[in-house]
Amino acid sequence: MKPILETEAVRRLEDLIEQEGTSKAELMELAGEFAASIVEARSPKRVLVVTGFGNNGGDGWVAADILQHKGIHVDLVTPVEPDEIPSPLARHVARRTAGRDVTVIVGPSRDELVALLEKSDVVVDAILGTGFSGTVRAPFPIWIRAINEHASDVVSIDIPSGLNAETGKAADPCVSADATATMIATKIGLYSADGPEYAGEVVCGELYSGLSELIGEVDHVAEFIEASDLETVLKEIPSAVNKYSRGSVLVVAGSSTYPGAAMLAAKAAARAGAGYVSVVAPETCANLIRMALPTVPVIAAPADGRGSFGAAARSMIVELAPKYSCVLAGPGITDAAGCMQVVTGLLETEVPLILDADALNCLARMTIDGIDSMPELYRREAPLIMTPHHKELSRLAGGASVEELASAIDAARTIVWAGGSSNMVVVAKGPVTAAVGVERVLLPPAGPAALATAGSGDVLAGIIAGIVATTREEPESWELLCSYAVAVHSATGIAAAASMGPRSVIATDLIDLIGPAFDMVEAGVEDGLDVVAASAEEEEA
Ligand SMILES: NC(=O)C1=CN([C@@H]2O[C@H](COP(=O)(O)OP(=O)(O)OC[C@H]3O[C@@H](n4cnc5c(N)ncnc54)[C@H](OP(=O)(O)O)[C@@H]3O)[C@@H](O)[C@H]2O)[C@@H](O)CC1
Ligand SMILES: Nc1ncnc2c1ncn2[C@@H]1O[C@H](COP(=O)(O)OP(=O)(O)O)[C@@H](O)[C@H]1O
Ligand SMILES: [K+]
Repeated sequence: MKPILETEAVRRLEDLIEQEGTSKAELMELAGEFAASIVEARSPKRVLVVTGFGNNGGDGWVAADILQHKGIHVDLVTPVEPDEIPSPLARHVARRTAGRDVTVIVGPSRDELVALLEKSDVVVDAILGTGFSGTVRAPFPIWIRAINEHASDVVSIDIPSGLNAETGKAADPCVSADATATMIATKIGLYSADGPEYAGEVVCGELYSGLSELIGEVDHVAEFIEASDLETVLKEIPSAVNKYSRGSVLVVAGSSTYPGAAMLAAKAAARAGAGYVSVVAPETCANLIRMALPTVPVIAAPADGRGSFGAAARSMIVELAPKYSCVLAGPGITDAAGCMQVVTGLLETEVPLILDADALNCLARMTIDGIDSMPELYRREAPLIMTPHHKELSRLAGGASVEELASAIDAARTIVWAGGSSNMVVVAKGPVTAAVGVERVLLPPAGPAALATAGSGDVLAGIIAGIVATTREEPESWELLCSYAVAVHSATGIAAAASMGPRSVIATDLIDLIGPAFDMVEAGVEDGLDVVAASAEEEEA
């Protein structure tokens, strides 16, 4: 796992490194060296380094010097003469570099800058780093716009200039990088909000060899999961199982308005490994679901006048629940009064529970005065997984603003901390999804935007249920188990985009790719596409 830090934690880490004997000046040399290595790997003949006033610029000055030494022609643009740079560390390296072979251009006009940008194979963006906040001040807006319009290949140092390292929100303008060479640890802003769009490929230079010993001493906002972390999460299904003991799921889903959600979730749970999946749905839509899913028994529950669960559904569902390895409730149920009854009833059971979609909206309505107003929720000890998207999460967190990954993590944390149980996970869904538990926050590999399609969340809920059902023993970490499911869902998106085209994916495509997606996760999500391509070739042959 790779830790992701907030700026404050990075600063603290730099202090700790300094206490261990590596000064900030040395760190700047190492940062410049790392940035130079990333640029050199792109084989440029001519490089332009664009620097600002602070230490981010200092990294750029060091990189410029190293690249010039390697025989690459380097031009460097600075807003002021080296002697006038306010940051002492940056001023020192700028004076040194200016005395050597790098061509230094002080405060160029826009046209001069454009001419330099057009001559260069790689542009290094060292204007603003983690010290940036607010709106971009002169002269940098003109510089950044020129870079975005005229540079062919941009490597940003630490963070694209104009991107907020904490929130991932891009200022107007913000450098749009092809790659970001980030220092010491990845910053949350690179994964949140606009971050992924502006940062390009993110590579992290640890700079300090003893980092692994120190990193535990600062708070991690999250940890990025690598393929190897997922290797041992799932056990093989033993041969001596029957369809029930292999793992069973009760899907509490559907309404006359949304019968499809039940179908998607149930089929996904079965494809994700459950041996036996049943659906319990309002009687008004049960037949429809039955016809669509021949392998799934559909139990009809009492309905209200609008085709949602009625008041009498609660006792029936609560009685059924303990017969299954886990229960998934919510897809398409609506937030009618009968559904709220069903959700509170299920919270009182001991069965592992996954609450999705409208089950979460029911919860939000019941916990409007905060999670403490719902004792069933915070007293519950059995496993509880909630899978809200940002809007649902905002409602659950009492209207807190949830717009991007960073605020989603904050909101999800308030919920799991109020609950306090290590069995509780909030899977905060978004372009990057976070599995948030009491102790840690995991970021599984994200899927493509093709996943942003109606019903995609129902498929994820089904995958989680299928995986929970087939995990017979208490998992070592519920966050990691959920992360596995998210990784599989992401892989279905990659595979579906490859076969249907990224614009054309619909949620039903994802379900039939769950099997190959498990293989992709096992093989490492990064090279997963090869696995799918290989199996497609086999089929053709
Ligand atoms: N510390 C270390 O050990 C290491 C640090 N490292 C590197 O240092 C970077 C952090 O450096 P930093 O803290 O100097 O901040 P940085 O991003 O250069 O910006 C500050 C300058 O920008 C200015 N500025 C601010 N807002 C602005 C705005 N809206 N519009 C315009 N200007 C604005 C601000 O001006 P001021 O607000 O002071 O007037 C100040 O002059 C970090 O990202 C990494 O690359 C690595 O070398 C590893 C070791
Ligand atoms: N831009 C995106 N990139 C990658 N994944 C995304 C993106 N937008 C949404 N997703 C994923 O798609 C799924 C959408 O879920 P949700 O909004 O609940 O859909 P629905 O309610 O229609 O089933 C989530 O798993 C989410 O993480
Ligand atoms: K930068």
